[in-house]
Amino acid sequence: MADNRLIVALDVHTLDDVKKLVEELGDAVSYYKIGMELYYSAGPGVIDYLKEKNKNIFLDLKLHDIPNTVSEGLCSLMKHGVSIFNVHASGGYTMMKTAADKIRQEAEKLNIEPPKLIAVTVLTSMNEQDWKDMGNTDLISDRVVRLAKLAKKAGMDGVVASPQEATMIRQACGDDFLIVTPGVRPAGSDINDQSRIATPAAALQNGATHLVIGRPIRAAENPRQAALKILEEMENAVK
Ligand SMILES: O=c1ccn([C@@H]2O[C@H](COP(=O)(O)O)[C@@H](O)[C@H]2O)c(=O)[nH]1
Repeated sequence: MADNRLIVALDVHTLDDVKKLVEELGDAVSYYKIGMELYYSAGPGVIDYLKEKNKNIFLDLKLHDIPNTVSEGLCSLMKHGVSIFNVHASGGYTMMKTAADKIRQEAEKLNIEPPKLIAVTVLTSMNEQDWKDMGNTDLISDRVVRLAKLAKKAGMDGVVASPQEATMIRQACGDDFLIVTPGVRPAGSDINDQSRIATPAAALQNGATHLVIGRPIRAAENPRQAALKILEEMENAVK
């Protein structure tokens, strides 16, 4: 029933809230994302809980600092045993390359499989006006593809981007590259603070490997039903 391409964002503040949602979603969901609000308040205990439940984990802390700090930070996080973690691509090539090299060396030392390391391109909440206001003169989509290519060259396993850019990233970076897309909204659901959105079916058709979905499931009257409906749309999209 579950589909590892669907990652549910656990944007809550306590382990009790996590347990409630994970119990409610049951066998419908096999992959969860832990973000800043949860990790900063509940800590690594949440990872242990999800692992006990045999769930896969994307640790979405979006590290952004100098190369040494990011790579050492990732080495600390790697020990918790998550499947995916990430940095900001705007930290630059040297930061990404140092991080990718360091975690592979460290994983070898620890004799473990390194988590997939992916890079956030341009946040899906950002629209062209926000982008221009920051002094940028290119289009968001051009920057996303540029950062995705740079991430690939630096040894990243994939990127976080909007589902609207997935087709271009797939063309530029090839088949063996993760494209993890937040900003996914089933038709008719609230957009919230997202800008560059697409439906679950469109995200997959554009080449996304994983869909990160939070509020359309968490805020639904019946989260399990909402997840099952999304899973059905995903299944039909690939036929
Ligand atoms: O560009 C990005 C990067 C990360 N996110 C995260 O994904 C989820 C989306 O949640 P929704 O409730 O489905 O909007 C959230 O945890 C963000 O931190 C993103 O949205 N965009």
